[in-house]
Amino acid sequence: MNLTSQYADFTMTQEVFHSIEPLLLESGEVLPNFDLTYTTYGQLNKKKSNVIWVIHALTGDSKAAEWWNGLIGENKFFDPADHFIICANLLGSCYGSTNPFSENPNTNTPYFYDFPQVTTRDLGASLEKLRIHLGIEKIQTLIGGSLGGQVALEWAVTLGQKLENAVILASTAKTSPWVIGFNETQRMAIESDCTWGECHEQAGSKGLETARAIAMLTYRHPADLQIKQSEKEEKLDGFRAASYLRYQGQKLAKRFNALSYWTLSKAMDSHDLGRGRGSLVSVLASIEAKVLTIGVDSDLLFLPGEAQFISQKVKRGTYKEIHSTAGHDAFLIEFEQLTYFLKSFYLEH
Ligand SMILES: CC(=O)SCCNC(=O)CCNC(=O)[C@H](O)C(C)(C)COP(=O)(O)OP(=O)(O)OC[C@H]1O[C@@H](n2cnc3c(N)ncnc32)[C@H](O)[C@@H]1OP(=O)(O)O
Ligand SMILES: N[C@@H](CCO)C(=O)O
Repeated sequence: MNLTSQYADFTMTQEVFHSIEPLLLESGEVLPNFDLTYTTYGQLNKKKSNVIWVIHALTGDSKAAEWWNGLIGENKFFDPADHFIICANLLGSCYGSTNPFSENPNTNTPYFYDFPQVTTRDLGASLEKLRIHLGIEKIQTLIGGSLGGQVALEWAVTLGQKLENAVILASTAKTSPWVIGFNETQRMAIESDCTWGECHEQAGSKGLETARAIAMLTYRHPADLQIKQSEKEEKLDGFRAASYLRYQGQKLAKRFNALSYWTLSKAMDSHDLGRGRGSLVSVLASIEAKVLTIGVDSDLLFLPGEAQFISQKVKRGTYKEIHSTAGHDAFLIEFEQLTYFLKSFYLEH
């Protein structure tokens, strides 16, 4: 389907890839078939050498030129006039790809709570099937942040020489107990919603609001709230920080659901590039692509040292750091620094 982006003057397409081949998951379970909704911007050049593959974070969607509009678009670093940019909604997410509300072909009813556990490796494997379907032989750059960076790393391991450059932002090669702990508190909030366990899209919705409020505190830095949510007058109650977090919770619960959140947060927890492959260090060293990792100095969730570790252990790694008070989400916000890092990386290599 051809569409016109509401943000810029270039055409985009949105399609659904229906895989009729089963996907064997790391858990041993099988998805008999699956859909991935994907969006493309620009066109593949004659040499098929201009593919930029973007992977979204936890609650993102395939319309990368909207949520990353400072990096993708007309006259932006990744310009559809020069690049063929593709982003697929991750399996498990609720923006058009197979997820817990999709029909289970074995029962002809929605999966709901029986949706199988998916890992970042499984998510990479589903993207690989889409790559083959599209006949893309080489990816010039694979880029993703946070959960998207984890999936990109997994996929980079198996892509081998089909991948030239990987850009991994605010992410890690193995999820830390710290991140798993935060994710668990968010799932506990979902579980405490008395509608959790019911079979409809609003199930766990109030719990999801609390989960997002907790998560926001990990996506921001105290300095960010100090700047944006300080009180202008003395008061006893009704603080701006409180209404900000409640608002953010409600905003997410209106556009996402608790089952997809549960599924993808579990995928994040089990992320471990080294699992079953010897060691983390040896698997990082096996990545053929040039790797730019970008950390955020104020990231309290995925610590900058974790991104630095990746760049030190891959064969051809570069590390850059965003300076920001925004915290983890700086990778979705600090476009000027990101553009500068990307420009220098491609000039140097
Ligand atoms: C279909 C879809 O929409 S998919 C969307 C794709 N989304 C993604 O890919 C997820 C990635 N994006 C994000 O995580 C975020 O959008 C970010 C990090 C880029 C930016 O975060 P934001 O929430 O926009 O910024 P910030 O933390 O400053 O919050 C601003 C919002 O809080 C509101 N707000 C600020 N202070 C307060 C307060 N004290 N009380 C209540 N509300 C407040 C603002 O009015 C604003 O509301 P709006 O989003 O409705 O305009
Ligand atoms: N703010 C991001 C999660 C942090 O990586 C999202 O909502 O996708």
